[in-house]
Amino acid sequence: MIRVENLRKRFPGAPAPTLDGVSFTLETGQLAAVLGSSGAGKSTLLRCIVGLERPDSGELHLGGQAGLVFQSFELFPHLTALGNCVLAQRLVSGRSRAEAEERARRLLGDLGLADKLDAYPERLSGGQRQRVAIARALAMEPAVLLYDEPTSALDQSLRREVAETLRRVGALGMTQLVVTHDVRLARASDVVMVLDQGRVVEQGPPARVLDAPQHEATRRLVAQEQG
Ligand SMILES: Nc1ncnc2c1ncn2[C@@H]1O[C@H](COP(=O)(O)OP(=O)(O)OP(=O)(O)O)[C@@H](O)[C@H]1O
Repeated sequence: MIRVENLRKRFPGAPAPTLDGVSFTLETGQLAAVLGSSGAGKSTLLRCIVGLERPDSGELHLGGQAGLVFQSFELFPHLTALGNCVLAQRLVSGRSRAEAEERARRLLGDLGLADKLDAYPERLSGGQRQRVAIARALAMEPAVLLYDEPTSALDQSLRREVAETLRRVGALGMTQLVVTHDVRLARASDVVMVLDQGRVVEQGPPARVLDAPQHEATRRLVAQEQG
């Protein structure tokens, strides 16, 4: 379980806070989507959770580190799928090669890449590269996995695959928070949060939030999806 309490962040010189008292709780294994218009504070929220940004106040109860899957995946081109998943474990966690490889093989297999262990990134599809990046993040055993716009680097046909991948990762017991503009991805989540001007203005199951929005910000996002 992760708990975020009353996070506040105001950048120097900014006319208003970017995070204005954000609180929420995610149960272990839950997949949460954060929606919100541009500038709502979504990336800042992720950056605070992962420790790239320091909140002015508030509390984070993660029970471990947060892992971040970058939009552009950031795989090393000269390493295979397996090599990409082994390197950080060796460098950061100090695992033996055998242990790191064993874990990497298992996670890549869990994500449907058992036959791609020796493939270099240039030989993988966008969706496969993303799954390697996710396996690499999972290998570090984060308490929560965060994604910043995971569908925006992928073309339309691969976007559906992302929801499927995130569901798989959730089934492994990983808690996940995904920032997205993609309302369809939000529909595949367990819970949707809508951020507006640094506040969570709406939160609940996707069907409730997206089909019966109670806040103007949500209505705008849903209308954009349909338009
Ligand atoms: N390092 C910074 N210094 C000053 N202002 C910042 C900084 N980072 C973000 N902001 C401001 O905070 C606000 C929210 O930014 P943030 O990137 O969190 O929004 P977002 O919801 O992720 O938007 P988008 O969907 O466009 O990525 C913006 O007005 C932005 O200009």
